[in-house]
Amino acid sequence: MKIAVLGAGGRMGQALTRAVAETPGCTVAGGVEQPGSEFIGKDIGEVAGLEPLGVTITDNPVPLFAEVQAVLDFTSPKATVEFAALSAQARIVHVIGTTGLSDEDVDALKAASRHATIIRAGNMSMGVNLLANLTEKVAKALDESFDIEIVELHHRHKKDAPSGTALMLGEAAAKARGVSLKEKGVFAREGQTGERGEGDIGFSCMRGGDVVGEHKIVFVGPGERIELGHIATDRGIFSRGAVKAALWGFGKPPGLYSMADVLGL
Ligand SMILES: NC(=O)C1=CN([C@@H]2O[C@H](COP(=O)(O)OP(=O)(O)OC[C@H]3O[C@@H](n4cnc5c(N)ncnc54)[C@H](OP(=O)(O)O)[C@@H]3O)[C@@H](O)[C@H]2O)C=CC1
Ligand SMILES: O=C(O)C1=N[C@H](C(=O)O)C[C@H](O)C1
Repeated sequence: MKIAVLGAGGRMGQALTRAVAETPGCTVAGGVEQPGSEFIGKDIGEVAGLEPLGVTITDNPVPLFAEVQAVLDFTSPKATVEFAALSAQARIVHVIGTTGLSDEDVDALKAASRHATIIRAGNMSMGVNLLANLTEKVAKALDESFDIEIVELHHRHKKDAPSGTALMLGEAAAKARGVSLKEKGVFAREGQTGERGEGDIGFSCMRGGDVVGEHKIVFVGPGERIELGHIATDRGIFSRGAVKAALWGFGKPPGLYSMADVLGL
C-alpha cells in the first residue's frame, strides 16, 4: 500500500514515516509540508531519523494524492479540511489525527467522506480507545451523584485545548449519561463560579515540557472516587494506530469511521 505523510516534518509526521517504513506491505510514497517549510526537498527518511528513503518532501500535494492509496494527516485543522477535499477527489483513504477541529471543520470532513474513506480519531492508540470504552461503561453504571472530571497534560507546543483525547473521553461519558457534551461540558473555571452544576463534565488542561500525553477521568462520588487513566510515553502508539487504520480502510466504502471501528471496540 502506497502511503503519503502529510505534515511530514512535524513531531507526529516523523513518527508516522517510521511507522509506515517498518510495516510490511506499506511504502512511504511521499510527504507534504507547507510552501516555505525548511523540510521541502529533504529526504523524508532522513527527516524521520532513518536511512534515506529516496522520497523528497513536497509542497504540492495534488500529484501525490493521485498516486497513493492513503494519506496520514496529523497537521492543523485548516490543512486537514483542505486535504480532505483532495482525498475526496482522489477517492482514497484519509486517516485524520488532527485535533482542535471546529464543528464547521467536522461538517467539511463529513462532506468529503461521501467520496473518501476517512478514519478520524482524537487519539489513535489502542490504550486510549479502550479507555474511552471503559469510561462509557463506568459512566453508565454510576448515577449523577458521581461528578465527572477529566484532566489532561501535554507538551508545551500543543496548540489546542482540551485535547482531542479529553474530548473523546468527555463524549464517551456524555453518551453514557444520555446528555450532550456541548451542554454539560465545563471548559473553564475562574472567580465566583458558583457551585458545581449537577451532571457537569469538567475539563482541566496542563501544558509543559515534553510530555507526550496524559489523561485521567475521575468519577468523584460521595465517600469514594474512581480514577481511570492513560499515559503515553512514545508517539509510536499513535503512528502505529494510524497505519493500522489505513490498512483497515483500504477497500472499505467511503464514509466517516472512527478508531473504535478499526479496533472493533
Ligand atoms: N489523534 C492522535 O492520535 C494524535 C493527534 N495529534 C494531533 O496531530 C496534530 C499535529 O501534532 P504534532 O505533530 O505534535 O504537531 P507539529 O506542529 O509538530 O506537526 C504538524 C506539522 O504539519 C505541518 N503543516 C501544517 N499545515 C500544513 C499544510 N497546509 N500542509 C502541509 N503540512 C502542514 C506543520 O508545518 P508548520 O510547522 O510549518 O506549520 C508541521 O510540520 C495536532 O492536532 C495534534 O493534536 C498528535 C498526536 C496523536
Ligand atoms: O498534540 C498532541 O501531542 C497530542 N494530541 C492528541 C490529543 O489532542 O489528544 C493525542 C495525544 O494526546 C497527543
